[in-house]
Amino acid sequence: MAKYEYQTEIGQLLQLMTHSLYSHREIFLRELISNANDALDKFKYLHLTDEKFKNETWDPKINIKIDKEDNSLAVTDNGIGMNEEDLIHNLGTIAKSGTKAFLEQLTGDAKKDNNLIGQFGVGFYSVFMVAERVDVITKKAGEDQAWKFSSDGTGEYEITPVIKDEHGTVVYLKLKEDAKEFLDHWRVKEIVKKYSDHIPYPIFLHYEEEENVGEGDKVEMKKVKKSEQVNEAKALWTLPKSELKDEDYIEFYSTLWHDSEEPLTWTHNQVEGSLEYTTLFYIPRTAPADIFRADFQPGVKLYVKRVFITDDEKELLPLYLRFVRGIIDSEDLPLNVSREILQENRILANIRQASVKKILAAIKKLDEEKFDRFIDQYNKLIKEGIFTDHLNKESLLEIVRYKSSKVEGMTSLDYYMKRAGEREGETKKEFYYIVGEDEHLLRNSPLLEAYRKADIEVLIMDDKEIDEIVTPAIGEYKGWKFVDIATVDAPEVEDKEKLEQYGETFTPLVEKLKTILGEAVKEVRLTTRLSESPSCVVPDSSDPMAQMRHLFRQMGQEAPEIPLILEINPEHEMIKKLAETEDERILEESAWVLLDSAKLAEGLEPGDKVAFARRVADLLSRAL
Ligand SMILES: Nc1ncnc2c1ncn2[C@@H]1O[C@H](COP(=O)(O)OP(=O)(O)OP(=O)(O)O)[C@@H](O)[C@H]1O
Repeated sequence: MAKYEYQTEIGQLLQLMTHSLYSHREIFLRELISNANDALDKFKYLHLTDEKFKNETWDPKINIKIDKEDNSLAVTDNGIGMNEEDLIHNLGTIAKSGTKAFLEQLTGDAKKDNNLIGQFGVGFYSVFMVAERVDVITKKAGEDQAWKFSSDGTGEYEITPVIKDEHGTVVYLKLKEDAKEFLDHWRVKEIVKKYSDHIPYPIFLHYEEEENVGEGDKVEMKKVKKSEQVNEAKALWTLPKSELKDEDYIEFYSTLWHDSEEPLTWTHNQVEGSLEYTTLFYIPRTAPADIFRADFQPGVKLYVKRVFITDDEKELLPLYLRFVRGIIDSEDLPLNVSREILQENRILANIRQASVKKILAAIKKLDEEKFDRFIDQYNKLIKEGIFTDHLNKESLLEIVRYKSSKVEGMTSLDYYMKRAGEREGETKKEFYYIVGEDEHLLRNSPLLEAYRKADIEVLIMDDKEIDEIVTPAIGEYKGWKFVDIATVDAPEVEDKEKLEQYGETFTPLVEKLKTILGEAVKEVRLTTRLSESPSCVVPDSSDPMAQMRHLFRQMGQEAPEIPLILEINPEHEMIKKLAETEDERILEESAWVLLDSAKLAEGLEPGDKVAFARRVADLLSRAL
């Protein structure tokens, strides 16, 4: 016998499992059945492709045995099984990104963490919600030695060599005092039906029931052994759509992807013709927690003629759709398809292309509440798609949503166009946008003032990291161009005549500011685009580096600083007074304050923060 310690993080997880109250602890059975299903899938593949196993008579099934006297429940499969190393790796350490992400989100607040358990489904460890001890007796297909893994859910577990005839796994649970409901065969049957009716293997329930046996005077109560198959055992995706109800789809989803929330939507397609395949895709209500981790777990399972091939291929769908859960079952691929073949396979490429179209169509069909939820969870990924999936760019641009200076919440590009079209006068076919990190700063940016004045809508893009790269790369949507308002003059609102008039009075001030600020600015000029602010800074769009910045970002490099142009508002009190002042000191301090406060309003850092604060204090005390 060998004793092992659980990886520290698992200790934390077990602690949570054993000591909190669970509203949905029945999911432990769903998790065990799901694991048994996967183990059967894996062996089925070997049985069909590997000479060693081809001749074995194999009758795949899952057995659930209730033993009231022993206070135990056992879930058995004759699948692939595990050896000692697998046990340590699979049950003693955390390898899965999903579980890692789960642990990262734990708060220590029992109530919140409980909800998380429901959302994630933490696999095997969920047994400790109902069991005081767990034995996993298992033998790997093709090996001679069987093993027993035992744990009471505290810091340690044991692994012992044992004897077992058939390959596969028995998970034996000694139930806790308060978990006796799972000895009731009605209850167990109900749970299996609820979650696992449509997994492709038969699930048998074995239990004892007291029955009247005999006749007349000799009738007596006796315990009778009963066995019955409790699920349909037909792979859901192979059934005709007309036979399936919403509940069937939801039940199947919750077992295979361990999600207690109902999916937002699904799309089931049975394709016949030159290529034959079935796809079933789900969009989870909540984005999988590992979605932005490099080691995310893909959510699509590939089958060939109902035989499971892999659930570890990240590119069955384009990467930006990595939140989609589902099944692709092809009639045309060979069973022994290797990873390399998968990646270059023409059949799969065709399926993939058609699948993306189906998924995007399903998204567009969501009702308002669900669509809002979709955007809340996945807008970023849709933007990723706009950048990477040129074939479907138009469709993705229909889906993507942005904040806007004109409307509450989010807007589609189509609505932006509609509103712009309704405005008086001629409208250029342009989407104006402003990019930055902070919505509040963006909404109050001096750059927006001119557009507000001219009643032009500006999209507020506060997902800087991604918007800054993706938006300039879009090019056009339905003939409309994207224009970053920080890189253009605001021609519609720049009043040339007025500017000329102001020129006479303010040119000396502009010259003085230039001299004071020197290298810190590329230029100082007058503008009529502002209304409330005295100044703003804009990048010099004629500078070739300004164009290059996006490229730098796309390559993941820090973009070089581009010189800024300081624009001043001749209609603002401060500028008017500065044009008249003779006081060199005030002029000097004001020049820097105009530049630094304009930078702040754009979310940039002033050159010298201490000096900035001192200058502001100095100017204020003179004004008092
Ligand atoms: N009945 C079983 N037969 C063979 N291997 C199993 C069995 N149960 C569990 N395992 C192994 O243990 C691993 C961990 O199981 P666990 O339920 O914790 O997570 P999972 O099923 O991989 O992930 P998830 O629950 O997120 O789908 C499985 O991936 C599998 O390799």
